Amino acid sequence: MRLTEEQQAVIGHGSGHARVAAVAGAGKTTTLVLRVLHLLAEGVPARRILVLMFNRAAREDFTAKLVSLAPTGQALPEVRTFHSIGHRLTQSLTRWGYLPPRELLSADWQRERLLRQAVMLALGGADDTTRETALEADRIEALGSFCELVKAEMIGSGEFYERLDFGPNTEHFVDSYEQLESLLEQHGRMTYADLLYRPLRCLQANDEARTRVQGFLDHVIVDEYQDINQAQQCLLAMLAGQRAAVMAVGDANQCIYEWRGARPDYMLERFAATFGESSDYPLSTTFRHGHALALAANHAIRANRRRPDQLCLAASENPRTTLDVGQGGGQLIDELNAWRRSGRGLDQACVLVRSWALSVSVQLQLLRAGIPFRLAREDRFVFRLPLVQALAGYLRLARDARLLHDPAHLLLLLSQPTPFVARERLQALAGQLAQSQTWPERHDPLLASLKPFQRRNLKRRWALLCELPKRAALPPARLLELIVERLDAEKVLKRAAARREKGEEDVRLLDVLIEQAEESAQAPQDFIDLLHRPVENRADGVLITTVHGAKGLEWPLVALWGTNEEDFPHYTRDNPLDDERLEEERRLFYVAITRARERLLMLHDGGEHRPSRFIAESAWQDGNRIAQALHEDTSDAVSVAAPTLVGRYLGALNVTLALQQAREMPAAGALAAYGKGTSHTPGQRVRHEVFGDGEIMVVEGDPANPVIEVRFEHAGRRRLIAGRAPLEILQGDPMT
Ligand SMILES: Nc1ncnc2c1ncn2[C@@H]1O[C@H](COP(=O)(O)OP(=O)(O)OP(=O)(O)O)[C@@H](O)[C@H]1O
Repeated sequence: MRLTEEQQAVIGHGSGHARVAAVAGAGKTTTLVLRVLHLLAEGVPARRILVLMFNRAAREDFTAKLVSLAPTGQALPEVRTFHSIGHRLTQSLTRWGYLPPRELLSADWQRERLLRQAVMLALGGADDTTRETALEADRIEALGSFCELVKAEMIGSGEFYERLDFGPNTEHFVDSYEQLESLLEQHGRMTYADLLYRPLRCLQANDEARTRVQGFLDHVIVDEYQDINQAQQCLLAMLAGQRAAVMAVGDANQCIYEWRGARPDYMLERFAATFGESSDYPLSTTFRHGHALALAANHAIRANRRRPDQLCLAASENPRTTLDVGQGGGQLIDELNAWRRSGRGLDQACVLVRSWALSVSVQLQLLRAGIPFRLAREDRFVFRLPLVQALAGYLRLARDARLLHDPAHLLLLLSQPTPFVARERLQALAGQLAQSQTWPERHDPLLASLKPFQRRNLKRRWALLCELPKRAALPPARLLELIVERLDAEKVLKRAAARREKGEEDVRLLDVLIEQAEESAQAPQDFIDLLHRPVENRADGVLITTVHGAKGLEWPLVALWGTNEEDFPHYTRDNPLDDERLEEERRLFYVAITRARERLLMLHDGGEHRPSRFIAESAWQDGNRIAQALHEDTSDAVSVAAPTLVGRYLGALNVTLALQQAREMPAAGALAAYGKGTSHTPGQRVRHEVFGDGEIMVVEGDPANPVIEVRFEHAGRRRLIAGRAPLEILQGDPMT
């Protein structure tokens, strides 16, 4: 392997601090391993070097490479994660008597129990309903992450609560945090976040303790710097002290944890604020994919204001990457089948989703097509989601009235979506209803303990359950709509979720299920069975994961699912995008597309959903055309939307290609205005953001908002709602 000049510069960096801006796939591990070996060869003792990695997988990867490249017998430095350092510091500070001993809460249920106790203490004087709402599983989970984040950000719980939008019914979070702190102290326990938080607070407050841990290092190398949180940053500064030179490596364009306090500008500003002067090094060449994708990535991130001025360049020996856009599950299935037919394994492919809710439709499509898959998180299997289990349960009841006599089945349906009633009470009610088949008398003790609104809700739900078997003839999609409407499910899910995003995700899950049920209209029973099919991860299956979960990984084939407006970028009418969130969504899209090596397929839903603006922003067709032109070494001019950007890219590669300005694409901000007030006639030439250029063949329906059929040069014939499609009318010659 021949190192690039940029890599060599990093490896041979002299004295002082350094920042390395590395694009995705820049061979960071190789470069940093060689940097460590260079330091060792220069005589720096191994014990005076520390390498800090983001997580355990990255640490193992780094260690394996270090061992494989080091001369035999060479003593090697420690490669640690932040948490393992925190763990060790905690042990030392405890041994030296600066920290009282505490035991780590290792099991989730232990932590959950303490959280529940903390809530009960914080809401001592509150009414039953408030307490029961606060004790809902989702809200306890949200409180748990709130408490961990307060410690990760090293700020007061009140200030942190003000900073983020935790939604309604979370006002007890700040008090519950304080109660949890007291409980942890009383019981001599600590949480995962305490592994960093406790030693840091101790070292900040105690000069003597600090002098005992500082001064042992000359070099600290830290990876994924763009996403480290405040506690990790403090730890880094503490370990480096006045003496060690810090080399921070990262990519501000891949900063995807803004919601928990990371910021793209930290890569530059926070480093300078903490460590002062430093040398800056770019690692701009990617060894992952071809020019088409490198260009698409550069285009995709271009609209962000907060980004480094750095292009991602593809190395000439990289695989050629092809980019494509498609619509719907059929195309995903076709792609995966074609991949298999070409002799490739599904374990070399990945389906990426912006959020887990979007994976539900992929799972159902793959199940139906018999394509094996595995999930990065097994609890996200569609049939394991409590809401899906319950909805499938409602459908089954419609087909089988005997289930009205089954207490376990009734309990499932009474508890999802949540009626905000404690489980023990629901259990008692389900048992009684299964036997009596009638709603209890007014003064029944079972009802006496319920609030009037809880009583009303549950009575309405029981009426729905009794009605369902009479509606057996309705297709599943209609049944689901009926259930959702009667239970006011959207409102309940939004209210029950402790984070706004979680509520929106659950509502999206409802939509996705109804859409899927609609698609199975021909075989309704199959749809119901599908939701019940026991599925397990298949090692040979295609991986489904979120973009966040794909950080640092790559696959030969990547299909990005759900590339629709509102899904990716994610927003809703109640939760519109501001500039900062749009930029974070764009970075997430950048991370998503740069996971592919050979092929990237961006899939959107079509129909009501508009394709994501990010597809157009990536100018993927330009990328394909330029890559093709470079491959063929053509002298013909290539027309592109952004000749300056493409010209810079080619200049950096030292190649020349004639470029010409394509007609300007409509700006993303103009999306809402598409098609409005425009008249459409057959023969007109149009440009679609996703499908490219084409000709209108048919215009029909409401003249104010017609349906048009367009023959696209590359995407074939498509029917579109003119008012909704991201379409621009072109002037000039008809297509030939
Ligand atoms: N100068 C080079 N020439 C050719 N291939 C290289 C070069 N540097 C790195 N690579 C290759 O690039 C691939 C990725 O490198 P490596 O594993 O070091 O990076 P990484 O840390 O996993 O990637 P990333 O930069 O995304 O974090 C490896 O196959 C590596 O051999």
